[in-house]
Amino acid sequence: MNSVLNSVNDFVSSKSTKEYAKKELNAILWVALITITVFSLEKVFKLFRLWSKASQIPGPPCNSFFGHGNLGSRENFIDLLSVSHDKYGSVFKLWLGPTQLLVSIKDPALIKEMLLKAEDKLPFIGKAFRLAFGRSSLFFCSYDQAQKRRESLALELNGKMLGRANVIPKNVVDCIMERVDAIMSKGSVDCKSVSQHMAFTILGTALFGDTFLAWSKATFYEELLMMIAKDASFWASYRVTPFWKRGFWRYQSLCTKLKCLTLDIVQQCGKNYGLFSHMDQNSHIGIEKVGIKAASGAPPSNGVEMQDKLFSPELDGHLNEREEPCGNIMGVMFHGCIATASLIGSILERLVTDVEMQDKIYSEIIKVKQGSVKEDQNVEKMLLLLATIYESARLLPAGPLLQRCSLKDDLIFKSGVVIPAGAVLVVPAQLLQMDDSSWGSDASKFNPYRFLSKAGKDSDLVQDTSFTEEAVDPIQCSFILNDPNDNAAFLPFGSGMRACVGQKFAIHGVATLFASLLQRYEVRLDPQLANNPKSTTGPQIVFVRRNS
Ligand code: HEM
Repeated sequence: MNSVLNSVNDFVSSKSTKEYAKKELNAILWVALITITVFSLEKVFKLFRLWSKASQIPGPPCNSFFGHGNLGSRENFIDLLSVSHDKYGSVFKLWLGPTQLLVSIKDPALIKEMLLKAEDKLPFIGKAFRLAFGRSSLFFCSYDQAQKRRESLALELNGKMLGRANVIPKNVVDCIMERVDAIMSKGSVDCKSVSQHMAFTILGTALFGDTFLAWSKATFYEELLMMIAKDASFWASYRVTPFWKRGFWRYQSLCTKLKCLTLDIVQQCGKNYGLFSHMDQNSHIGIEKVGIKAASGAPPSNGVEMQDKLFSPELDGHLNEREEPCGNIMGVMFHGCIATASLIGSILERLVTDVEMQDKIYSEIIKVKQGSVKEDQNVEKMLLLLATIYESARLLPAGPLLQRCSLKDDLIFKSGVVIPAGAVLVVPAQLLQMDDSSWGSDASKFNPYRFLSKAGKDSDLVQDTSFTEEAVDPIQCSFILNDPNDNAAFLPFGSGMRACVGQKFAIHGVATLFASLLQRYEVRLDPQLANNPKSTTGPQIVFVRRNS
C-alpha cells in the first residue's frame, strides 16, 4: 500500500516539477521576447529620430537604401564635397548607409563651434590605433577617456620641452646632420625618406632621450613603424576584425615586434629620461610581462619625481590598468612621426622650388645667429622661417579631412542647426586651407608673407613679396608673426577639444632643425633626377654644403 502511495506521490511531484519548469521556461521566453522587442523598438526609434533630424539638413537625395556607399577615391571624395558645398551651402549631409550619416561643414565660424562642442573622435580611428598598439587613452574615440592623458602630455610638451633653449638638443641635430652627410656622400636622396628619418629621430629622442641615438635597433623600428602605418587603416576598415585572414595575423606579428622593440628601448633608457615616463607608467609592467627584466639600478631622478606629480591617483589606478603597456608611446611615435615627416617633406619641397625664399631664410638665420650670444638657435626670432613652416603646413596635402562625432548628445549650433548624435562630422580642411574667401586670391600659392604683418597693425599683412633684408632684421622688429590659429581656416593641427597637443612642439622642433640644416646646406633639386615623372617619393634632392 505504502509503495503505491509513494509512487503516486512521486508522480504528482514530478508532474508539478515539470509544470513548474515549463512555467519558468515560458517566463524566461517572455522576458527575452520583451527585452528583444524593447531593444529593437529603441533601435527603430533612434533610427527614426536620426532620419527626422537629418531631414532638416540639406543634402543630395539618396537613391539607394544603402546610401552613397561608393564614394570613389580620396580625390573624388574631396571633389564631391567641394561640389556639394557649392550646391547646398556650408553644411550638408550625405547618407553613407541607412544608419550612417555624414555631415560636412565648411564655414570657418561653424567649424570652430563644432570642433569645440564635438568632443569625440570616430570609433574607426580609435579602432585603428587599438588594433595596432593595443588599448590606450591617447587617440581614444571618447574624450572622457583621452582627456587626462592629453592634458599630461600637453603639459610636458608645452612646458618642459618648450622651456628649453632649443626644443631639439644640439647633439640630436648634429646626429641628423651626420646622417645627411653620409647620405650625400653616396648621391642624392628622395625627399620622403629623408623627411621620415628626420622626423623619426626628433620624436625618438623627445620620447626616449639620448639613448635613442645609440640604439642599434632604431632603423628596424623605423621600418616596422612605416610598414604598420601603411596597413593600419585597411585592417581597421573591416566591420568584424578579420581573424580568419592570414594577412591580418602577419600584420599583428609586425605590431607585436614593434611592441617588443618599444619595451626594449624603454628598458634601455630606464625610468629617468624622456617623455615616455609621463605617458606610460605601465611600460615597466609590460617589460616584466614579456619577460624582459625591468630596468634597475637607475638612480631616482627628476623624471620620476615629475611622473608622480603628473599622474593623479585616479589615472594611476583604474584607467592605467586597462591600457596596453607602451600603447600611448607607440601611438604618439606613430602619429608624431607621420605628421612631422609630412610637414618636413612639404617644407623641403617648397624650399627647393623657391630658391629665392630659401636664400632669404638663410640670411635671416645668419642675422639672428650673429645677434645671439650663446649656442641657442633663437628660432622664435626667425620670423620668415616660422612663416614658411606655417605656410607649408597650410598647403600640406596630407590629412585632407578632420573627423569628429558626438557619441552621446545631439550638437546644437548657435545658428539653430542640429546634428544628431552619432553622425560623422567632417571638415574638409584641405579645401578650407585653399579657399580664396579665407586666404585671398593667391590661396593656392606658396606665400609665407601672409603670416607676417607690420608691427602695430594686425590687419596689415605683408602681401608685398619683396621682403627686404631690413624687414627680416629682428633687431629692427618692423614685422611681427601672426598667430596662424587666428585664422579659423588654418587647420593643419585641428582645433578645439581634440586639437593636436604637439602643435607647438612640432613647429619649434622643425624650425630648430631647419635653422641648423639651412645654415650648413643649400637644398637643391637634383639636376639629373629633378624631372623624373616616375618618382612616387617626392623630388630627388641634394644637400650642398655651404662654404663657411
Ligand atoms: C607636424 C606635425 C603634426 C601635425 C600636422 C599634427 C596634426 C594633428 C591633427 C590634425 C590632429 C587631430 C586634431 C583634430 O581632430 O582636431 C592631431 C592630434 C593629435 N596630435 Fe598631432 N600633429 C603633429 C605632431 C604631433 C606630435 C609631435 C605629437 C606629440 C608628440 C602630437 C600629438 C597629438 C595627439 C596626442 C593628438 C590626439 C588628440 C586626441 O585625439 O585627443 N602631434 N595632430
